[in-house]
Amino acid sequence: MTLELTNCTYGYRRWKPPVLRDFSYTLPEGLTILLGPNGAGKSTLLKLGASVTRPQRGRVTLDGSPAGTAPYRRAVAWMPQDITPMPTLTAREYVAYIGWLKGMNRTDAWKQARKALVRVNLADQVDSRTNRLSGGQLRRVGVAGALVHGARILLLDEPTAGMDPYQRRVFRDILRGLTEDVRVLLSTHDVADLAEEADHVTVMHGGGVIHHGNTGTFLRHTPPGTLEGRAAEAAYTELLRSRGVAA
Ligand SMILES: Nc1ncnc2c1ncn2[C@@H]1O[C@H](COP(=O)(O)OP(=O)(O)OP(=O)(O)O)[C@@H](O)[C@H]1O
Repeated sequence: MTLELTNCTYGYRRWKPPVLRDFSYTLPEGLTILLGPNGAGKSTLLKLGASVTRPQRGRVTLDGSPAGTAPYRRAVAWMPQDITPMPTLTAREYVAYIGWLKGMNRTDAWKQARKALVRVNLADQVDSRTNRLSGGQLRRVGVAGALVHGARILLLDEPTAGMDPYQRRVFRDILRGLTEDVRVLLSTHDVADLAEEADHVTVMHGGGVIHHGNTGTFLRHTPPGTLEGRAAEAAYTELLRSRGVAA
């Protein structure tokens, strides 16, 4: 399934220049990590792709069908940067609610919610109220929400922020366990953490894409003499430097 933004322009305030102007992007197969300094426009791209917000100009489509339709919403999952706990809901109720909003019937949503929570290693927290969970646990509930309705496209906004190293490993295993036909676009500031897993890397700055290619091409920006394990970070810093951007 191909998610495409074509000539999209989007601004939050009418009196300010748009964040994305005439922006086009096609999500490749596999896992793509989305990098860029604060304010580059990563979350805005993800929100447009998720059809949470609409471009003022341009088109967002999935295999040519416009964003916002029920099949589109069912096929595309979005995990926002800020997961707000709902004090009255348990983790399972929260995830089932997302499934229901995405068009699942109540029985399926309830069943799949448990399975999704088990996948993110929260089997022991399914009945915990969301306001009692730690920040990292809450983000895993958010990931479960993205997995619950069997989406083919996952748009994840900083899913590993606030996770401890063990949780991040669990998360990486989840990514590895996704079936081949699921495409993932994942924004992160943990450059080192995910680069090895990624098939592609997109780097944004100032509302535009300054690099897009497979992970090998990205890593070619690593300066000689870089310490082992630091290649991705060094490649990212070098790429920004070469484009005149202060990291
Ligand atoms: N709700 C909003 N209202 C007004 N301006 C916004 C809003 N959200 C984002 N912006 C502005 O849009 C621009 C792009 O923001 P965006 O959140 O897409 O960047 P980002 O790359 O995801 O940044 P970060 O890494 O800090 O999450 C920034 O200048 C930001 O201030």
